[in-house]
Order: sequence, then structure tokens, then C-alpha cells
Amino acid sequence: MGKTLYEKIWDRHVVAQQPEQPDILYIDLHLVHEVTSPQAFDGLRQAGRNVRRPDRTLATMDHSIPTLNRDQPFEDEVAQKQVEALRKNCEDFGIKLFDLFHKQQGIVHIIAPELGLTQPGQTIVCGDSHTATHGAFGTLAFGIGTSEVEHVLATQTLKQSKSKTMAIEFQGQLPTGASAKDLILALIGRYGHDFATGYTIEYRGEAIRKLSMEERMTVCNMSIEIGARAGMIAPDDTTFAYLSDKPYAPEGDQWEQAQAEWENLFSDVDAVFDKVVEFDCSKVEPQVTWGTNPGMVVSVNGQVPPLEDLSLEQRKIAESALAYMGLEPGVRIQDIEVDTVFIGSCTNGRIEDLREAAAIVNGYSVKDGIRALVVPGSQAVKAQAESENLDRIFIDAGFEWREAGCSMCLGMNPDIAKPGDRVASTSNRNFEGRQGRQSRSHLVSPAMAAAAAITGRFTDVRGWPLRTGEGVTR
Ligand SMILES: CC(C)[C@H](C(=O)O)[C@@H](O)C(=O)O
Ligand code: SF4
Repeated sequence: MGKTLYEKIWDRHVVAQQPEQPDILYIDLHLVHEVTSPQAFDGLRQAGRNVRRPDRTLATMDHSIPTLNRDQPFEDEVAQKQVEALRKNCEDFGIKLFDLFHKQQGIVHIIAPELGLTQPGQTIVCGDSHTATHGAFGTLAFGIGTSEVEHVLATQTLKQSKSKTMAIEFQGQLPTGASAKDLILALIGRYGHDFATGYTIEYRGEAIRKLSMEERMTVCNMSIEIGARAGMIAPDDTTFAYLSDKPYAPEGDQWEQAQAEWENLFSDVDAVFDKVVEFDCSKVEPQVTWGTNPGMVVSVNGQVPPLEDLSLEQRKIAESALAYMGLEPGVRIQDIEVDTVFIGSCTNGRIEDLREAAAIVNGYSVKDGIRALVVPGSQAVKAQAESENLDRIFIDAGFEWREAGCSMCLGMNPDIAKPGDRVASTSNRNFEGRQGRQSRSHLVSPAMAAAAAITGRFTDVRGWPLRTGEGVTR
């Protein structure tokens, strides 16, 4: 019987196997950030151990850091302590750190791919649930807890039991005007926010093959929002082209050899998945979430679901979500007004996302009274955007242009939405309190967030009158 991509990568990384026990997997790359690592390093110190492979460990600061005035002490003492601890830990244990002012600093899931550290066939872990982002490269990448972070630091291995496998076959083509974010939100909306619990997903099909690496990362990023352990896409020419000029990608003969190996990373035709799901993407429209999990989502031309269509149990959940969101059943999505717009995060903080948003914003102004932030996912994305003058487009329109970090994706740094604020956000979680206590999050694509900043409400970006080149000071 053939093997799935997941099984191929798994089998190549098993270093020890015993009946009835989890396997021990070798980890190729361990990514570290300031929030989930301090206790792990403390544990190492207490045990008198070293980091086994500092050269396969990389740290960055992203979650708790401010995106403004970074040369000043942080207002938040906990955040200050976290970054100081990471600095000391990286120094003591010999780990490369992209510190606050480093030109490669950024969100952990943005920097490893853009540096070419994320490569097909690897195992990648990080104390962070959105690690599946790296699966876009045909990589087995997943989040781990802090005690596992300590284990990987000490041994470069991890105890793991195999998950079940699910193939999601996207059928048809993604229509013009619908983005990768809309695709994944529509999928979650169709099947629910926990339908892949216990599975590793392989995303397949024509629509996936046509996506750029940035778009594939957006899809894989949200795997955890369907409950999946990991999500992956078999590498192809798009993957190889993306990697070919990246600083840490292999070169010359080593590249040839690596690519030859990567070309075998696909699920064999006779491989068997535990579950196969088919999803027709030919009718996907721009999506907007209305509730408090990413599965509570409809088309921008839709409405908040009328409750009578729901089962009793679903109705209770929807009622509580709507009470939190300050919305009534049946309200048209395009009638919902926002007061805050956040463009950024590891879901949509890459250069293509900023280009997509800037194309909408170009020549327009942010509606009066709206607070709008663009936060590049990394300093490299920021520099690239600035070289293309995208920053000017945003700033001229009235957006704030910030330093790289997680920012308003989660209320763990100064970029917090206030109680009652309604945010159009390109991030991946709309849980209660996610962007600040009592704040209300609506997940959308970068283009949809940009349009909402200008009109003040959710607006269908298909048919948006682009003003490229007009009214822009450069
Ligand atoms: C802070 C961190 C542990 C957390 C995660 O694991 O995902 C964060 O990145 C998030 O997106 O909620
Ligand atoms: S950008 Fe958001 S989802 Fe991504 S790692 Fe940071 S907090 Fe988590």
C-alpha cells in the first residue's frame, strides 16, 4: 500500500519506536518565541542540561512586543520580562535570536519561510498553535506545549503518536475576487470549527495547486481553527521557485539533490486517508465571520443566520455568540459597521497580503473615526513593502504603519481593541476577548479589511473601483 505525504515524512523522522508507546521523532527545526519558552529554559537550567542542537533552533520576539516606540521600556512589565528572559536564554544557550531591532525579526511563522529555513519534508515544531503554517511547504509542522519545548530543546526529539489523516480535496477553481482566506473560512464555515480534531490534513486539488506560497500559508495557518493537528500541501514547482532564492535554502549541487528528494514528497496514488472531504470552491465568495469561532462565517452578501434554522444546541451557541458580538439574527453583513481595522498576523501579514490591501486602499481615505492599523508580519515584509511604496499608500489613506509583530491579533501587547470595539481583522481567531477584553472580531481577507476601513462597513470587494495610480503621493 502506498503512503501519504504525512506518513512519508513521519517515517523518515522516527528515531525510536516501541509497541504501545508514542514514537520518538527527530525535529529538524525548533522555533522559539518569548511567550512559551521561559519555563522551558528554566527547566533545562534546573536539570543542568544544554540545548542539543542550537543550530536547529531559532528564536524571535513577536507576541508581547509593542509595534511602536520599541526603543523605550515597555509599559507592560510581564512583556518586558519575557523579552529579557528570551535574550538571556538565547545568549546562555547559544541560540540565534532575531531581537527587536534585527532586520529579520518578525512573527515566527512568517520569518522561517521567508528565510528559506522552512523546507519540504522537515519536521518543525514551535510552542505555538499556528505552526501548521509551515505545512504549506510539504512540511510536518505543529504546535507543542511548554514542557515539550523543553524536551525538544534538550533532545531535538519529541514523543508523538500518529494522528489520523484527512485529505481535503478542493474541487473547481477559486473564483476571481475570492482569496485564500475566503477559501479556508468558507471550508471552516461548511464543516465546522472542530471537524478535523485529531487529524492531520493534506490540502489537495486544482485550486490549491494554483495558490502562491503566501496563499498556501494562509490556508495551512488556519488548520488549527478546524481542530487539526497539522495541515500540509505537497511541494511542487511553486514551492521550489519560492525557495530557490531564499538565504537559507540549499545552493548549487545541494539544491539539485534537495529538490530531487522534495519531488518525492507527495501522497502515493494508492495511499489511504482515514477521511476524505470534498469541497467545491468554485462558488466561494468573500467571507466575514459574525460569531465567536471561525466557523461562524458567511458570505459578505449574506446575513447573520436566522436562529430558527438552527438546532436547539446550535441555537444556544449562536445566541450567546450574538449577544457577545452585539448583533441580531438576520442582520445583513454589509450593514455591520466597524470602528477598527487590523491588517497583519501570521495568517495575512505577508507581502502579497499587503499588496492586496494596498491595491484596494490606493487613492482612497480611511473613513473618519476608524482606527486602522497595518502591521507587517516581519521586518523583511516591512522593508519590501516600503520599497514598493505600499507604506505611502496606507499612510496617505490614514492607516498607521507599524513595526513587525503579532500586534492586534491577540490582546497580549499594547495594540489592543477596546471593550465594544468592532474589528475587521485579517487574523485567524475571533474568540471572545481575543483582541482585547469585550472587543468584537470579524475575520476577513486583507482586501475585505482594506475596503471596510474605507467604507466603514463590510463591503464586497468584487467590483471595487480600483484607483491605482490616482491621488497617491509618492
Ligand atoms: C501565545 C501563543 C501560545 C498562542 C498560540 O499558541 O497560538 C498565540 O500565538 C495564539 O495565536 O493564540
Ligand atoms: S500572529 Fe496571532 S496567530 Fe500568529 S502567532 Fe502571533 S498571536 Fe498567534
